[in-house]
Amino acid sequence: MQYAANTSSTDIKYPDPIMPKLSIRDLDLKDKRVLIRVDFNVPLSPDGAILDDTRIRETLPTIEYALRHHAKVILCSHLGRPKGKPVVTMSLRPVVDHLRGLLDHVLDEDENVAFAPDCVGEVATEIAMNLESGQTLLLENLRFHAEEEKNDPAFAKQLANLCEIYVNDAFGSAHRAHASTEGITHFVKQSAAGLLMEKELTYMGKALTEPDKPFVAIIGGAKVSDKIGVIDNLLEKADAIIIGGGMAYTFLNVQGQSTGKSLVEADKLDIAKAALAKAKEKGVRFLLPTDHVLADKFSPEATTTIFSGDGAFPADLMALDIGPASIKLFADEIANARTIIWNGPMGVFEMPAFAHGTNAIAAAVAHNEEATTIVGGGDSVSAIHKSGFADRITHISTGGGASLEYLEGKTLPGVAALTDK
Ligand SMILES: Nc1ncnc2c1ncn2[C@@H]1O[C@H](COP(=O)(O)OP(=O)(O)O)[C@@H](O)[C@H]1O
Ligand SMILES: O=C(OP(=O)(O)O)[C@H](O)COP(=O)(O)O
Ligand SMILES: [Mg+2]
Repeated sequence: MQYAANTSSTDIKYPDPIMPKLSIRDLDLKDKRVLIRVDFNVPLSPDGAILDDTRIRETLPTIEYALRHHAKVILCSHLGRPKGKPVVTMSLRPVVDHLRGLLDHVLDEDENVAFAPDCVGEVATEIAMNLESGQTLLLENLRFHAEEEKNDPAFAKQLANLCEIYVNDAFGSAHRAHASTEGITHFVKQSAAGLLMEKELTYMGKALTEPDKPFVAIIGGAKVSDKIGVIDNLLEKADAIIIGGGMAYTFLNVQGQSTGKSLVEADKLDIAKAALAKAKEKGVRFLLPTDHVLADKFSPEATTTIFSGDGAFPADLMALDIGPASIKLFADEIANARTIIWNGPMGVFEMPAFAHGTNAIAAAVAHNEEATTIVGGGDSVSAIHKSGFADRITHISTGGGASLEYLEGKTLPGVAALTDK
């Protein structure tokens, strides 16, 4: 196996990491089986095509680093939320060819990336044990086993048995205490951070320790129950919080507005109510959409209407994007900010009929040239690329929920579990 001496991404000089954890750079990888937990949870189209490969590309420096240091590389990841059972549309198999293409400059012409159709068990073990130095194996979706999210020790041990060294490069999943991010570290001798993990933590840490003010957080997307709790903590730091996307309707419900068939987390109404009260008490501007693009179905062919005001939405319609008055309201706040963090699209941007709000907010963030701007999250990153404004964002992060929790000052379990230096 020959590697060119001057290939791109591993030559990137990352700043010294701010954390006292072992780095992949501290380890002797030669001839070792190195299991790298990556976050290849990439957005897929309904026919299985990769819509945005940022999360894969961002992991290349770590993979290439390991290959150049003659490791036997084993990659593992989750994709989507298959709830502990194999789901064909959530297989990582389509990622193999894509990854092979991205690694073209470091692999021999006839060299393939191997794939194990189950992340544990006989087949995975056999392929892993027969890897040669410089070869790469990708394991099937970890979440096809319920034990992964339960952080089951026996499952974590099975994963650990595949390797001699464990590296976590999955910043996007570092807020999860799962078998592949936390449990495994109890069964391996050395657990180290990958280069992407280091880069994300270093960047976020520096940018957000003492953010220039006004500090504006924009929260949207669909993982309402996961992320609504973060707002409580953000209210301690932010000067304004902008809520859009699927996150907005739980709040509008609390304010007494019926929102038809829009996404509402009925068991999170109390949290939303408390956040609204805290914002008022602290004088934090809390912006909710004032108008909406309503649809008769969750479909690109839906019939749409703009709805404004605080009256009840027609009961059979759902809000899938923010409307023009909300865009103006949000853009004015964004224009005054000096630090902006954005996680979660403003609407169902994957469908052109509902992408306008997200694109307009992307434009507003991009045009604030005086602000430090951070956009994070698998889908938000896809959206910012689609909008055409990605190159005007200060930092694009592979983590959504992870960056919000890191920003809150929470210890990320996937980082805490790594070996101290
Ligand atoms: N009003 C809405 N109703 C339903 N889903 C929405 C709405 N607005 C945005 N979404 C969806 O939110 C998803 C992204 O949410 P999330 O995973 O939390 O963001 P990220 O990946 O950036 O962290 C997108 O697939 C988008 O279609
Ligand atoms: O996509 C992810 O997070 P994000 O949607 O907050 O960016 C991560 O892969 C974590 O996935 P999870 O929220 O199903 O644990
Ligand atoms: Mg997402």
